[in-house]
Amino acid sequence: MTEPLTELTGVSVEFRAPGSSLLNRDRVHALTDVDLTVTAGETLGVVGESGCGKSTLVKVLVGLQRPVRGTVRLDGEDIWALSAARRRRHVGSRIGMVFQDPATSLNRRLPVEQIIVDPLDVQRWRSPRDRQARVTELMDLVGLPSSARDALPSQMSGGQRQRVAIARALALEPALLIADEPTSALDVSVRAQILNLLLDLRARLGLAMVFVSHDLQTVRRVSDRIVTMYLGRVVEELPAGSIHEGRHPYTRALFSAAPGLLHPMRPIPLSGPVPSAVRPPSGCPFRTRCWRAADDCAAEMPPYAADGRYRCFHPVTTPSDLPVQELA
Ligand SMILES: Nc1ncnc2c1ncn2[C@@H]1O[C@H](COP(=O)(O)OP(=O)(O)OP(=O)(O)O)[C@@H](O)[C@H]1O
Repeated sequence: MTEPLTELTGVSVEFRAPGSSLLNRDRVHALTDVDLTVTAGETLGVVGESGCGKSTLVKVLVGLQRPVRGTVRLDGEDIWALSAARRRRHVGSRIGMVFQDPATSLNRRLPVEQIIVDPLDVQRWRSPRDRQARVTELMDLVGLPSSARDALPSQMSGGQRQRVAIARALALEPALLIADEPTSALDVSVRAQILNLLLDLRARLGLAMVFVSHDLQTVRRVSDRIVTMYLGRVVEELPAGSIHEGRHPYTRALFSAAPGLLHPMRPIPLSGPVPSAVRPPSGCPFRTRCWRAADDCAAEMPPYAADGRYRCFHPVTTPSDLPVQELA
């Protein structure tokens, strides 16, 4: 088996809940017992409703958030066993990050050239002359004209700014690119261009990608594997081409609402709100909204099943397990 590029084992992240005090030590359970691997060259899609822990997961992957439990390995190395300086260097040289909104993720006082050269300067990559040549190469790679070198982000369009962010993320030739909602802050007219650029770069550079998005149709299109998250837990992991066969009821419900899928499903209505991450339900966190839930779901979080990467005691195995009829 290929050695994973990055591997999370039993990772949990908790935050102090808003309004908590010494007497009331409430915690937000942002991630609970997450196992995840990304191998070289593959694209992993991460989906789930707002607040399920996607951004926290990204912060854990890039070493910006320390888990309260569990390990985070990059190239087999436990990144939290490294000094802060070594962790930054190791993660910085292996993982590039593209954020949702280039208007806020780029330093607006710096010209494009400075923004792109910054990671190279920080890691003292080769000589200053080589760094300048690398900036030229990167701008070319992402389709920025050389005349943009001295421009400030505010003088550019959203799409051009995102190209700058992608160039910067690729500066150190990372093995993994993490894209957190990379097109959702952009005009609809340029979204496809930026997505196609990412896919083209992924193929040309042999990158692995973690692709986080609310846009389920796009996630399905770009990913090899998809993980479904619910209230801080990974509840299922499956090949992107099989999301219509998800075993976990939440995966089915989530994708049943997505338009334009190859296998259209009838929307599965879910009852009630997402519970609080401060007091998540015992056992399976989805049980309070799940039509398949039974008493055993409250007792413990189901382990991964024997016949697939899902955590559910009452999976969807036949059409009659769905609350609505499947479309023919
Ligand atoms: N710094 C923090 N302090 C307290 N709670 C936090 C903090 N950061 C995130 N949370 C909480 O942790 C949970 C997971 O948040 P996270 O931002 O990772 O979710 P998300 O899936 O990325 O949401 P969205 O899709 O809306 O960005 C949420 O309940 C959120 O309110």
